[in-house]
Amino acid sequence: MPTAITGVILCGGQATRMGGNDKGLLLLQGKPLYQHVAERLQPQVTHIILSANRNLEQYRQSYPTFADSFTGFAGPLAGLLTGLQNSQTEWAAFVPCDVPFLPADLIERLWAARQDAFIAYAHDGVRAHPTLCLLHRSMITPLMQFLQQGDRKLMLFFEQNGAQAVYFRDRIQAFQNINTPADLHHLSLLDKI
Ligand SMILES: Nc1nc2c(ncn2[C@@H]2O[C@H](COP(=O)(O)OP(=O)(O)OP(=O)(O)O)[C@@H](O)[C@H]2O)c(=O)[nH]1
Repeated sequence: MPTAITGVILCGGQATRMGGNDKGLLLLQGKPLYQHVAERLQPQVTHIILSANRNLEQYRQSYPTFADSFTGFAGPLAGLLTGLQNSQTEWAAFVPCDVPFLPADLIERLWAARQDAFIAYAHDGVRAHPTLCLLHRSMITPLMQFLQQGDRKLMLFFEQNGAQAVYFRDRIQAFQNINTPADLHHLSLLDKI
């Protein structure tokens, strides 16, 4: 592992499937979703920052929070750019605010399996989870160019930049995410995975 990795929680989406409610602030078992994610991430990184586009003051009560530099809800890639631009370390690890049971060994395994790639992302054996990823600071310029061209597809950017998929076939349950009120209800009935 490098000596320092910034952990970035992506909280900046529009959450249309959740009726527009800010997903990171939704309560799961009485605690905001982003706090569940932060607790899982904290032991794996040097420090945590947040990327958000709404309710910035509320998020800032917990962690340094940055609005997207590329405006207009451009999607998760805009969050990756914001995170890298505000990271004080060469490498940053990204996770979405809606995966409360993310693997406790996520970053260690992404790092170990990344080989020479500047991007490594999680794959559960069935689906890719590109918002759970590790990126090197050298991706700032290509990311800006990609967004300026009007491109928004995360996997396209990753494929064009030699991203390494890292498999977590043993931890498929840990990638359950929350997109809808029904997902929130379902996960609220589970104990920690
Ligand atoms: N910083 C930032 N994060 C984003 C943006 N769009 C999505 N995200 C985050 O990326 C992760 C995956 O987002 P999605 O669930 O696909 O999109 P969403 O906008 O949150 O939700 P839907 O509108 O229902 O698709 C979540 O953690 C979002 O908060 C954005 O424009 N900026």
